[in-house]
Amino acid sequence: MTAAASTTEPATTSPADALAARVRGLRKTFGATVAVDDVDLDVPAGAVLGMLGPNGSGKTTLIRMLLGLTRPTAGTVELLGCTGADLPAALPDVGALVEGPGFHPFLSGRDNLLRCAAAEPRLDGDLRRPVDAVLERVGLADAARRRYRGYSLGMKQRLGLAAALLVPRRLVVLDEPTNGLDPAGTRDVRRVVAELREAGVTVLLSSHLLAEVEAVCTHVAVLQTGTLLVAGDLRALLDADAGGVVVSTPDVDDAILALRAAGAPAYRAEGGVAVPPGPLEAPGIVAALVGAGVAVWEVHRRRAHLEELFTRLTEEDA
Ligand SMILES: Nc1ncnc2c1ncn2[C@@H]1O[C@H](COP(=O)(O)OP(=O)(O)OP(=O)(O)O)[C@@H](O)[C@H]1O
Repeated sequence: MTAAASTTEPATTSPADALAARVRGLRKTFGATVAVDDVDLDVPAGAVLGMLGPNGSGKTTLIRMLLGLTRPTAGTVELLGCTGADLPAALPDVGALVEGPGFHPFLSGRDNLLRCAAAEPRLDGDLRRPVDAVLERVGLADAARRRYRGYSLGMKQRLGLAAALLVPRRLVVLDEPTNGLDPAGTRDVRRVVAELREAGVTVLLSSHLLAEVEAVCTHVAVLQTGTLLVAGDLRALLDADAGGVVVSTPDVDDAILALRAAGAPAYRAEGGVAVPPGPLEAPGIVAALVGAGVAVWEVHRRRAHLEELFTRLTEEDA
């Protein structure tokens, strides 16, 4: 997949402190099911915001309301400064990959994209150039002339991504973009998101791949049964969750026993034994371990990971 510079440029540059999207009091019910419950969310311009949440937590419904594909039961949506009846005016600047009416099964991927290109108000003249460039960019050039009907799930995802990136956008919304993609496809999506971020394009993506979100996102929002549990700058959230130390040792069980005997609530963690902030600082921890005859290979400050934060947030709330 090669980068096509012309398709990474944002159509308009937003002031640094502007919001690409803003929702207030957003709610959606389907009969007795509350899919999204009174959500307030800001998506800063230039952010890459990862929307996380267990199955059925309301991510897709929120995204569909943001894009005007589903009408909210209550609340307001502002997209690139447009709201209410003006919302459609923002849509040419918004690229989206969402589940929905698919592509024409009997046309090739390329012909499907040519139809999309014909409907783009900002494209005219020879549509084959932007279509071929974006097919290359999403790694679909080789399969471009095959019928959509025969595409694998991953190829369909790549074509959806291509449609979202067909023209320069200010906001790109991707609902589970790596769904069905192989590891190479996942890396391609990561690269496309990084290109968009470098070009100043705001990206909102939903995903279950926490490591991917941690790698590419600047911000996160965590939903649980329709409620927004937390939203904000990813690094700040992780820093606030960090603390304590991790001890690398071959004697994990003995280390846990020794630390607990010394009053520190130690537990098994990746890389050894984690000791949360508490009565013992690093020197006390090392002294307790050495005193108990436990080998200490390394002691370092514990850095929080999104997976840990997500698990704790969603399990605490469940
Ligand atoms: N059209 C619909 N009719 C009835 N219920 C719906 C509809 N769309 C969504 N729901 C319900 O709303 C809730 C939120 O669903 P949604 O698809 O937004 O969650 P999600 O977080 O995107 O889930 P997943 O991670 O599984 O894709 C679920 O309980 C779902 O069953």
